[in-house]
Amino acid sequence: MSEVSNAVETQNGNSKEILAIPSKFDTIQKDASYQNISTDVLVDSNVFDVTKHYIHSLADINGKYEQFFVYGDGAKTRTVSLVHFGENLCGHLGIVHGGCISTVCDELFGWTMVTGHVGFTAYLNVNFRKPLPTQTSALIFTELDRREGRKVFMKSRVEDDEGNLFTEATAFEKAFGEDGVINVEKHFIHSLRNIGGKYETFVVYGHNDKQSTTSFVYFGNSLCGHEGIVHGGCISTVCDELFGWTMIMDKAGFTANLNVNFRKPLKASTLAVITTELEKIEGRKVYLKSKVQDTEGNTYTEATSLFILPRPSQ
Ligand SMILES: CCCCCCCCCCCC(=O)SCCNC(=O)CCNC(=O)[C@H](O)C(C)(C)COP(=O)(O)OP(=O)(O)OC[C@H]1O[C@@H](n2cnc3c(N)ncnc32)[C@H](O)[C@@H]1OP(=O)(O)O
Repeated sequence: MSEVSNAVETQNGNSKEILAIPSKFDTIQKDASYQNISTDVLVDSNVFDVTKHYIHSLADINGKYEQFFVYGDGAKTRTVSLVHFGENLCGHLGIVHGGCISTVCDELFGWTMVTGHVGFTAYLNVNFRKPLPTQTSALIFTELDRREGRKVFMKSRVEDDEGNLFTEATAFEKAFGEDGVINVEKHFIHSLRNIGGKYETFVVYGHNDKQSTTSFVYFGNSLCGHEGIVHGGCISTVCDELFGWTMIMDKAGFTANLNVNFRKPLKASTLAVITTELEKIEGRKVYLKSKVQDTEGNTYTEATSLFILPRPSQ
């Protein structure tokens, strides 16, 4: 970390805290080929409403996205961002929820697009290489990979200031069950339930076979990316979470890979019916799949996931 002079003030509880800026990010701030686009993109847009946007509407909530700075390069092909994942973004206690990381990746793919074009995420593939501890100021490097017609392929890496790689994503879960490993107050999804306009309904039914779930989720109008459309990261979060619930009925594990296909924009006013199913187990590898539908059976999102069971010695 660099000196405190390269620091920002953040809200933590009722007190303000000074967080040092990672040195790599400091370099980007001074690099003339990058511009700070943290405020412009959404504010200047008539497509987005910051007060209803999934990420931005969480920014003022203590312990959540405490910093969210985005620098875009002049060629509009890459962004470098600083996101401080606060203590209230957990899945497993002290570890940032995979859905939350996916959300940030999806969001920043969007920002990288927005510097050139506006688009919808069709596909998101996230590989969680190492658990990301909360209270990390993460650096997210997003870049345009290639274009094929209307398809824009992008990739990103989530690192810390020392260059440790935590997550890799492209666009297009250790043992628990012990007390204290999940803390509802700090859990990404659960801690969102008391906030008006977020996850207005979140009801999960687990099948007796302990291999499948059916859930009813009403996202409400404050979890949007594009206005009136549920944020892809938010859908990914719910899928990751419900894969976790499916696992927890019988087993424990960490998400290693989350693969989400967004088939149709999901309107915020839709009551989503989300099914998850354990597909197969190969050694420590547990494969799951999920569908997000409406009550009429129209499919909006299909997701698959790989969970890794703890090593037998763990
Ligand atoms: C009421 C309250 C309810 C509450 C319910 C709460 C639910 C919370 C749900 C949230 C779930 C999350 O978001 S969890 C948070 C996000 N995820 C993470 O932070 C995990 C970060 N990653 C890791 O810690 C690690 O990479 C692991 C644990 C995933 C794997 O490490 P490992 O244990 O050392 O295993 P490793 O040998 O690497 O891999 C085992 C096998 O899996 C394969 N493998 C590993 N990663 C991948 C990958 N991304 N894609 C393909 N394959 C992979 C390897 O090739 C190998 O195959 P082979 O050679 O054996 O064939």
